[in-house]
Amino acid sequence: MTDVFRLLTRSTTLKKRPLESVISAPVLPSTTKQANPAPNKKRKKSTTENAATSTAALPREIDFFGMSAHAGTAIAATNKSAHEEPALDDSDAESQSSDEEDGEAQGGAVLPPTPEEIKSTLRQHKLKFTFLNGLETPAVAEPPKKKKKKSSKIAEAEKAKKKKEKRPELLVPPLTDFADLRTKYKLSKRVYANILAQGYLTPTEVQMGALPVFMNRELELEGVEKDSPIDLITCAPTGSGKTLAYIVPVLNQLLAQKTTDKTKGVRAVILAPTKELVGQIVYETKKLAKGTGLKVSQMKKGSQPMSATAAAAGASSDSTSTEPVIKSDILVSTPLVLLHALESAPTLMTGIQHLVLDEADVLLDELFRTQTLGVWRQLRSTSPSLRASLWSATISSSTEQLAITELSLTAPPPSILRLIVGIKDTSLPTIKQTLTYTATEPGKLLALRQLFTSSLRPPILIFLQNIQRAQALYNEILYDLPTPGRIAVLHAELTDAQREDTMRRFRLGEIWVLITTDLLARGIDFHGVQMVVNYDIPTSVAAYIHRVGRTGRAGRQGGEAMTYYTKEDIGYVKGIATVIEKGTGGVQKWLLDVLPKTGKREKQRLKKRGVEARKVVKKEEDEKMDKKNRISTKSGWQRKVEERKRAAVEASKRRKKGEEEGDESGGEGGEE
Ligand SMILES: Nc1ncnc2c1ncn2[C@@H]1O[C@H](COP(=O)(O)OP(=O)(O)OP(=O)(O)O)[C@@H](O)[C@H]1O
Repeated sequence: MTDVFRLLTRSTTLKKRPLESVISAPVLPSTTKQANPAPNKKRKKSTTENAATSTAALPREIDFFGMSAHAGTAIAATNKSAHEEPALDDSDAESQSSDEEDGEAQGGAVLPPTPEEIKSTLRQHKLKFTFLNGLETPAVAEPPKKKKKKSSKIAEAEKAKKKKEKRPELLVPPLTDFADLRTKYKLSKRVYANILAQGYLTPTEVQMGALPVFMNRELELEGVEKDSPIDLITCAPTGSGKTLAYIVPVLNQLLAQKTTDKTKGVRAVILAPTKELVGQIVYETKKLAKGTGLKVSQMKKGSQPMSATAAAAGASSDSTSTEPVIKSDILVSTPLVLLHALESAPTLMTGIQHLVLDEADVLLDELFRTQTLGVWRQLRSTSPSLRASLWSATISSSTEQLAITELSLTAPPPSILRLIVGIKDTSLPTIKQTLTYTATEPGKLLALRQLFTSSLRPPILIFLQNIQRAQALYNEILYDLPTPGRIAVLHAELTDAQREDTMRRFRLGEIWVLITTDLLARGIDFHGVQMVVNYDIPTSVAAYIHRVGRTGRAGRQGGEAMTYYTKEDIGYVKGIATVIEKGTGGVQKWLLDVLPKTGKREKQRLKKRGVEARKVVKKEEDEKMDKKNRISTKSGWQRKVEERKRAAVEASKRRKKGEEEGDESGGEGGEE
């Protein structure tokens, strides 16, 4: 059982067994769903039901971590414990040249795949590349319709032909075997060994598509100008392994450059929206960079990064400043803290070569846009050839447009490729998703308590609209499980140490139910999450996709996502219902028919402010707050009695304090 619990951690060392017996290739989305449809053919709606694998070996009630269901996906099995920081030994850093020799030795004369073969592999794995250059100019308005109508069939055929001419299907040979990274792309031996040490046997689909482009940015492709560097916008499902897809090429390119101790400094920057995600990326990068000599750091408030170029030019941080200087090769940061550092000492971050935007759509969304663009533009001002890449499971067309515009400003202008894995903006088909109408706020509590007593399958993540509600739900259900301490809350108002501790305990399996806000909705990779409960409906379809994507990661089967909604939410549910129907099916047709469409304005308002009935209330407003939307089972009478008691205790404390102060002032010979 210990192993079962330990498997929850991102990385756990189990007893050593032969690698092949422990690890099996991840279940790739293409193995559970149909392959990409041929171009011009309408994508068919999936009819595949959730393959909620039977848990044959363990009785369901004790199979908390669904091990019987995904024993085959023992990806975590060879990893190390989450709290064990990998000991980086820089001493065994190897020279790139010996790596290259090794790569050549391994490589044999293999015939390159034919275009048909490439096409078929791309379709099989649902990979679609599109060339985006030229889209940075605003779209030309549609010409007025001609009076004389062409036959609609001819017009449609012409339209399709034009479209096809404009954006040809790009045939990028996918990487079907990690070994090709060594033989074809000269990946460092050390990094390659580190990939295998994670227990990864086959590249996931996003890795198949992105690695060849990213490892060889001068790839010769039809339609792409020769010698033009390639920048990539990637949209791939949650938990599909995007992190490795961007880290490995960055590591490889940094390793290919010679640096001395004097010129050591930041050469690549990775931006992510939350501290939790930043910490996770640092941890993942350290594992992949182990033994290479490359260093990675998390940008902290009050520290000052220094780039390799600045170090080589002999720049020194302000001698009067006591801020620690970061000279790591890769810096991972949230945008604001880095922007502040850049503004305070712009000369220390010159000549950065790589910028990665993880969760790019949120980084370029209203909340973070100014900060992200601030960092991006500042870095580009000293390094016009800065290569950037954007990654997320959801990318809206407006975000893509903004990204294209920014990418085009690099010199020389890059060829911009978009890679879409699977069907864009859908949730994973391997997650069983349900919508539950609870009518009222107390109905949600009832539903949750019923879930706890009937089909609890920890670890569970519960999402709420804001901190206040997350805390309120925590206070309400704190004692709902027989074993104390199994429920916790995590939000941005807690201290960094509290946040880190809760994350660690959840990963270790000490916490079973974690109540949170959208803080943990993106990027966070808890291996064994079995259930996601949207206690409050997500405020956008993208938020829904990311929240439910905390389960079913790396091809794991058996994940469940439940979304509760009340009568206040009815106007906002259609988008989510459609996503569920597209992904796994199971939403009744009548429901889809009766749910009203959410207008554009409504969507924007919802995204900005959430459901009005659940907005954050100030303490003094609390009493006036609509009682229906409070998370509590206490009656109004109980509440009043408690309130009076609290007021009496506070008044008595105040009185006592007043008396003591009076005594003190009297003792000091005060006049009154
Ligand atoms: N080739 C591989 N084979 C098996 N597992 C893999 C492979 N690559 C990555 N993983 C595992 O897949 C999980 C998800 O990876 P990652 O966090 O990079 O996903 P992601 O695509 O960034 O997800 P999100 O969109 O939610 O941020 C991780 O636990 C990682 O260890």
